[in-house]
Amino acid sequence: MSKEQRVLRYVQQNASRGDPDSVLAAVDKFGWETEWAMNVGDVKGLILDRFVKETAPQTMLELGTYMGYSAIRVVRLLPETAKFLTVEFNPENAAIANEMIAFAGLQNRIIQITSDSADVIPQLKKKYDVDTFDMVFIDHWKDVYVRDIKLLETNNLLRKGTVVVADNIINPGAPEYADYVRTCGKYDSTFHESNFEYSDDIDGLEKSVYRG
Ligand SMILES: Nc1ncnc2c1ncn2CCCCCNC(=O)c1cc(-c2ccc(F)cc2)cc(O)c1O
Ligand SMILES: [Mg+2]
Repeated sequence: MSKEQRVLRYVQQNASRGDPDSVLAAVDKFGWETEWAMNVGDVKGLILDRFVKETAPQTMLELGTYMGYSAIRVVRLLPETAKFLTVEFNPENAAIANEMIAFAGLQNRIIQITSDSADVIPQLKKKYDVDTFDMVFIDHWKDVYVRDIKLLETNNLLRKGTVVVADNIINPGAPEYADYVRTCGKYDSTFHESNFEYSDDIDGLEKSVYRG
């Protein structure tokens, strides 16, 4: 059984079906007490919650679903009318996420796409009926963050005020991305220091507002 399957089983045995907060609490408890996993987690998650509440996005994209933890974390704060798309490359993890999201009762609120983000981003307008995104959360392979934010720009998926949040700026690090958003002149970018998931190590989120 994979680590991700063990986390899903723990959630199914310890959380309440249809209760997103209990699912998040179970994943976090497992992450702190049993096995570390690369969810954004409860500490950085509180900062992400604040950004979501401040932005109140009607359309949002996530790159890197993993087990669905951040998708559940975000969508639990959004109205029923909001549109949330999440892209995962790894089919095994996408399947775990599908079950985790269903257990949380949010399967009708989250559109899961299993694909390489580079293939999906150019299709979002036509195939997924997207105009522009109000918010984006980037949490997939750290060395493709820059490629993908540039793809979002060139595919006209960002608008003046779009809030782009990126995980793991310190650990494992996304230095090329941080440099790009801070110096290219297209974003008002701020770094929010925090802790690495289920750890006392340092990490942080970058919040970059597109100038349009
Ligand atoms: N082109 C694409 N499109 C969509 N998904 C795609 C993709 N390409 C890949 N994926 C699927 C995501 C792969 C996982 C991404 N996340 C990470 O790699 C990640 C790693 C750590 C970590 C840090 C220190 C360590 F010692 C060990 C691990 C922490 C985190 O918070 C993380 O988010
Ligand atoms: Mg991450």
